Amino acid sequence: MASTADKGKGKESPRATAMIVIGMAGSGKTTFMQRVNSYLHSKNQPPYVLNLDPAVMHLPFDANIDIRDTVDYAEVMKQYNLGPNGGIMTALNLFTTKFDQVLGHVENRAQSVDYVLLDTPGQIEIFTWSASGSIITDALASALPTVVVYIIDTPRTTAPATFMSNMLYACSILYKTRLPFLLVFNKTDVQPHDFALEWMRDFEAFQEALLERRQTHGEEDGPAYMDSLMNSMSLVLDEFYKHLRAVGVSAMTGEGMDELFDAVREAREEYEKDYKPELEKIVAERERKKETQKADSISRMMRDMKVSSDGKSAAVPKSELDKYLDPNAEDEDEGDEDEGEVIDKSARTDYYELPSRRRGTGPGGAMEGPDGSLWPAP
Ligand SMILES: Nc1nc2c(ncn2[C@@H]2O[C@H](COP(=O)(O)OP(=O)(O)OP(=O)(O)O)[C@@H](O)[C@H]2O)c(=O)[nH]1
Repeated sequence: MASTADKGKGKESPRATAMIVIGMAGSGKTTFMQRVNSYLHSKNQPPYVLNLDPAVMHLPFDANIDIRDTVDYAEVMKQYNLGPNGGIMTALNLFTTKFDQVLGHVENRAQSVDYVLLDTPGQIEIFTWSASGSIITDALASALPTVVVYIIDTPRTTAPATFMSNMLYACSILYKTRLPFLLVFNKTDVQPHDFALEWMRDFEAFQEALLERRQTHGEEDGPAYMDSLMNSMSLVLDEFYKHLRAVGVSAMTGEGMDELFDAVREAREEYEKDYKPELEKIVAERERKKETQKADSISRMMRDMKVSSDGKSAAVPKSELDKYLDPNAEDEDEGDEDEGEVIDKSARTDYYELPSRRRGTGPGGAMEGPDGSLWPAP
């Protein structure tokens, strides 16, 4: 028989890949979602779309599940006397309490679509640093291959200091979610992203750019002492860049979409190779702990049962008890309809009638019932 820890091991992932789209306000997240959606439609691969931004006024694409249909953001702000950010956070928290239903819908579709897209609130930290954001991400990632897609506004990232802040933010999300991560340099129609790729490949190129920027822009990007910090950070981030995939796209023109989906496919492979086994280990560990706890409570129960009302040992052989406690144990009584079931002991009148423990047959005579009274009543 397969042990509980083996359950689910090697289970094939569903066909769909989930893409959680995250990005700073104005990075072009909504335009990107719209572009990806129309690109996939043009490839006859319509995605399953979820909108998790309760405050969005206009969604230029159809969402299969929309947080706004479940939670009224304006009403939440009014009822709880909250500002816009508090309102979004509370709306997301309320929605998270229903996420098992959402996941049910997603799982139902996960074999018939190739992609599940998740649009997140523009106030990025509400999703990335809230408990509900983690719950949603973890739940999704345990149900299907999941990739985090981080959108960057390329024209606004050309200053080394801004680039560094963006990368540090991306790094923090990567380490928080531990999911395959994809950097998407958006708006390449305005600013190609080669400079960013070069800085990621070669930290000396970044340090030179930093020096040059200081000479041309003085203290515009911050005080000079920041440079040595950024120089050191570029060395630290060098390791982080090795774990990243980066692509350039223009959500506006559609340029770079093929490369984007190549990278998503690679990220899915990474999920299968690195993330899924890790996830299975966590699930197995949880199961193992449950087993240990069960074994622990059984042994505690056995210890309790050993002492009868007059304090003497009832001396029930463990093998005798195991027969009744392990639902998988062979049952000599073929007509037992409770086999394999969890027994509600309080509902069974025959539970204490173990052969050697019938009243008067064990060394202790009568024995204790579940409520501490003697059973059967003397
Ligand atoms: N040139 C160019 N502009 C873009 C591109 N993608 C988005 N934009 C523009 O960038 C601005 C912000 O785009 P949105 O899609 O609203 O960005 P967002 O991240 O959803 O912004 P919030 O709704 O504030 O979270 C808009 O004016 C878009 O037209 C692009 O690839 N190229």
